[in-house]
Amino acid sequence: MHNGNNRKKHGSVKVTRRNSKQQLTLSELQSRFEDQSISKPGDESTDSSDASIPTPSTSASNNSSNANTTTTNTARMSRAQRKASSPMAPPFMVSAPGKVIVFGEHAVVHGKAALAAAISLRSYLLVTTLSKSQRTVTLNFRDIGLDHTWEIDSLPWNVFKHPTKKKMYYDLVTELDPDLVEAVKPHAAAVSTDKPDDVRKIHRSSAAQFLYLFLSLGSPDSHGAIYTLRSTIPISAGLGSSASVSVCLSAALLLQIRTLAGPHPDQPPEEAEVQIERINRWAFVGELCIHGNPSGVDNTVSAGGKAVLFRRSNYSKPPSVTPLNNFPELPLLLVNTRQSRSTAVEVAKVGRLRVTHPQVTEAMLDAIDKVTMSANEMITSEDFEGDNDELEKFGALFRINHGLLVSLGVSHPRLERIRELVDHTNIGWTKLTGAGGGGCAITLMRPDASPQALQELEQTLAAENFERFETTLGGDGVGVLYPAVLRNGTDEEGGEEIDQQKFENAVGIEGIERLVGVHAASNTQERREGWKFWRKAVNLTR
Ligand SMILES: Nc1ncnc2c1ncn2[C@@H]1O[C@H](COP(=O)(O)OP(=O)(O)OP(=O)(O)O)[C@@H](O)[C@H]1O
Ligand SMILES: C[C@@](O)(CCO)CC(=O)[O-]
Repeated sequence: MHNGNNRKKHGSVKVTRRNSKQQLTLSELQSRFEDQSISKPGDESTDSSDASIPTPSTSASNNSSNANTTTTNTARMSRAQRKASSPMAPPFMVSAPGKVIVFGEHAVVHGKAALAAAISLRSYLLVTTLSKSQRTVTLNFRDIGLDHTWEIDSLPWNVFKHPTKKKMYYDLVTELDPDLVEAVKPHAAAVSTDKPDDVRKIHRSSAAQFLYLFLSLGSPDSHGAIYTLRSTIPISAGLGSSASVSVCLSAALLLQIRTLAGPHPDQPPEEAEVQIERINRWAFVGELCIHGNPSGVDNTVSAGGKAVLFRRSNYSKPPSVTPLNNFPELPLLLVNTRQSRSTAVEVAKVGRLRVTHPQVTEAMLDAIDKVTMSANEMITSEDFEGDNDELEKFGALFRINHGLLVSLGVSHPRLERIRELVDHTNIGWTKLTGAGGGGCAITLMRPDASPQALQELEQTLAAENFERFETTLGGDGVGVLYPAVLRNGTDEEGGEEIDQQKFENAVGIEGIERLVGVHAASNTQERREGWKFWRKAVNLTR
């Protein structure tokens, strides 16, 4: 599955403690990062014209991402000359997980509860800031073949920074501004003009999402940068791929304008929570650009990690999010139909059903809410131990929730096929997860399921072109690797800089994970060398 070349040191840059290029030690860089809290009272602008910029690394300036539209403009030059040169920051990386919705998808869009958990599959965004003379931003979404460069000075800053439109980095934005959407449109339409319509449509919405966030959080003085994304989450499969991309973009842009503190290991959890909330708010805006009508559960789980009970009763207010710290380690089988679909389309189907059959639909959404709340009651009970009887009861909730989703019209024959195969072997209880219409199913496995039956099921699934995923539930949310250097050297040597080209070309989950420093540590958890995460307080009571 993986590209053996990624193992080779050949061509990679070794960062030593006194790298001639950076002239800063790793710990100096780290402490500068840790000092980057500018959440000071009275500091109310998303502008950060004095933000420090990363060094243009050799790999970045040579890279394929065609930063070839650089212009020189006198006004810009004089701005650059006026400013004392700020210390250079190196490339850095942010990462955010996908999720599974265990109960409550679709109902959650209509104010009901959902129970969801982060998974170990993640998106990774490498940010390489360019030198002052390179006045371009490049979006390189490698997995979907989108690679486009805009000139920063050609973007509609006048519309986004107009006093009646301008937003602060801490604002709660619950809907897109139609004027801002209009202003972004022609710039998003410029991408992938040579690609087929269906591909262009996806690229345009990714471009619109990026530009909306970049223009909201950046400023005309923002430094040029290349944003390169790779993900181990299957796209449009119900595992929150779009939310994890939104969280990465939001976190990267907020870090670049220096509005986030940490993350660092001894950061007070309350402070970490504020940073997560800030990232999550803008990630929701990114989701609005892709989905139209998201509940916010996906970006909330992706930003904060672990597992939560989520409900958004009033869209103009923040949702209620209850962390489930003792979420049980459920034996889950995660299977992808390989039938991709759009979340926006599936959500719209339920919206239409609500119009044509209001009472029936409301009753089904209420029933899903009751399923979710029953599941929540079970797993938060002091007495829950996950024994056979309890899992039997919990499993029945999977079955009921799936039945209701079928009735809402969001299943798919391929999902029904998985359920049929699992039911036939009697190894557990299955439901679709995420938006449905294809995508993934989760099966809660009976503890006494026969290993032989499971093996046979896996063979049948493979033969019918289903894909099985190994993942663990309840991991960390958004995290940062700053600088983008693997701590794989001795103290003297520092580590190995993550090479842009290798990152772009890494093959498969293994290839990407090896490159960003993920190591298998035990059956359930992996080690992420050098990565730091914002972590909320742990409430030890159930
Ligand atoms: N690896 C990726 N690279 C670039 N863009 C991505 C990537 N993964 C997801 N996206 C964006 O997210 C869109 C898919 O979002 P969609 O909501 O349909 O699926 P999902 O998030 O995987 O499913 P669900 O919302 O049910 O969890 C893609 O069309 C693309 O715009
Ligand atoms: C279908 C849905 O409930 C979950 C998608 O992962 C949509 C949403 O909550 O935004």
